[in-house]
Amino acid sequence: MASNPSPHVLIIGGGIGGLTLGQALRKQDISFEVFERDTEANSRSQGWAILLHTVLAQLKAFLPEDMPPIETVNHLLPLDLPAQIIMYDGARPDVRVGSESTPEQPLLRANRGRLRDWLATSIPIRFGKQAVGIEENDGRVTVRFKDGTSSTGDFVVGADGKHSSVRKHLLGHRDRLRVVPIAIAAGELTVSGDEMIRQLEIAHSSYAAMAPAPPDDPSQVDVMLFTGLAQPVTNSDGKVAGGDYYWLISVADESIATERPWTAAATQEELLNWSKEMAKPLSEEFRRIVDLTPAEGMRVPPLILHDIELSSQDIPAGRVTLLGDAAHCMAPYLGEGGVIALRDSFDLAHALTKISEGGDMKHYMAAYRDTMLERGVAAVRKTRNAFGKLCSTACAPPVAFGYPTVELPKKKIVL
Ligand SMILES: Cc1cc2nc3c(=O)[nH]c(=O)nc-3n(C[C@H](O)[C@H](O)[C@H](O)COP(=O)(O)OP(=O)(O)OC[C@H]3O[C@@H](n4cnc5c(N)ncnc54)[C@H](O)[C@@H]3O)c2cc1C
Repeated sequence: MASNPSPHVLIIGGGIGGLTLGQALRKQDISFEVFERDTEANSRSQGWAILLHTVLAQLKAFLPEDMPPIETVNHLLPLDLPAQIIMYDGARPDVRVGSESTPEQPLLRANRGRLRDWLATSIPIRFGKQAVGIEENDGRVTVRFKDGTSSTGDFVVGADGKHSSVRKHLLGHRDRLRVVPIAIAAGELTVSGDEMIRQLEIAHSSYAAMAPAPPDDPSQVDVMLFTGLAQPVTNSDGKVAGGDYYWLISVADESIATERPWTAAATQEELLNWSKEMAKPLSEEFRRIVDLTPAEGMRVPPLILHDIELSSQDIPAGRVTLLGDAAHCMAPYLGEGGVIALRDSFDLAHALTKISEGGDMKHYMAAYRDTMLERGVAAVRKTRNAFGKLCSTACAPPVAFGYPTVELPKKKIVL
């Protein structure tokens, strides 16, 4: 194959997918820039924690050898506990089913801020660059930014999340983002001492407690309370004294799919009261995290979930493409969106490497797009049914987060 002149790749969005692509291109010596709309690395919270499963070996293989060990992003550090994700029937705190990290089936729950810093190793992110327009001319692509500047390259990758400006360029006025009809409230709090031990004994990393609506009572709805440790809190001796926790309560609610959902207008007080009311079918062991949360700990406005299904007609096999949430955002109930964004990045880095070695551009960009969409659309469809299904199978889904679930007896924790 004749070698193409090394392409320059413009990556729009410095989130999980965009930065992973950047690292994979850095390893292949392919020129790229990452443009991020945030004004600086810490201009907003990166969220709490994210579970990475079934992708860790590939992550190590695709990323450059000079990266610090990925274990440094582990949200449990400095606690020496394996990642553990548990699902409960909300009325049965005694039955623990889920997954625990083992050498054969590794799970890494990453603190999101640390993960972004890790993925940004040796990548000079261009902050304050919000893409607002794209033009394609003579085999080159120019991205215009809100600050009036522009950049030109050979490829543009929309890794700019669920409200992607690059997707809007590809779809024009036909954007098909869909609101997921589930009402959510989220709370944050720091717990310490015995409460931290109690929470860790329920699950080291995160747990979901489900209360399915009784089939004979149409006034009731499915409820799921998800609780996670963002990171332990240490005292001046470096000893773990507590933890930053977060929780999300999800309730099936068709009214959310309106232009102005009620949760967007609710006060912190109202969201907390609603959460306490919705958590009532759950055992006290699960409800207490909600009861302990102060009104100031409620996130406003709360999350609105979206999903989208694209087809190969939406993304020409050319110089502008998408990855991650920009192409296939979905609700978080199967914990797949981030893992799939990583897989997209590996596949796109492979396609761009082949093109830089002289491979046919249309062939490799079409192959990437088709694989990425097939995987993404399947996950979006599976996730659509996941909330109701998880609630109705309560604590016993046979597979969760990539691995078969098992019963994991409760163990005593000493801090
Ligand atoms: C509550 C919750 C829990 C989740 N838990 C998990 C989990 O456990 N496991 C899992 O695999 N997935 C999980 N996900 C999904 C996961 O967070 C996403 O799928 C993942 O972040 C997608 O990565 P991305 O890089 O495509 O997009 P993002 O992470 O959204 O990054 C997009 C980046 O683009 C930037 N940007 C946006 N617009 C522009 C623009 N116009 N110009 C320049 N930059 C722009 C944004 O600021 C952002 O930095 C969860 C999601 C939620 C909401």
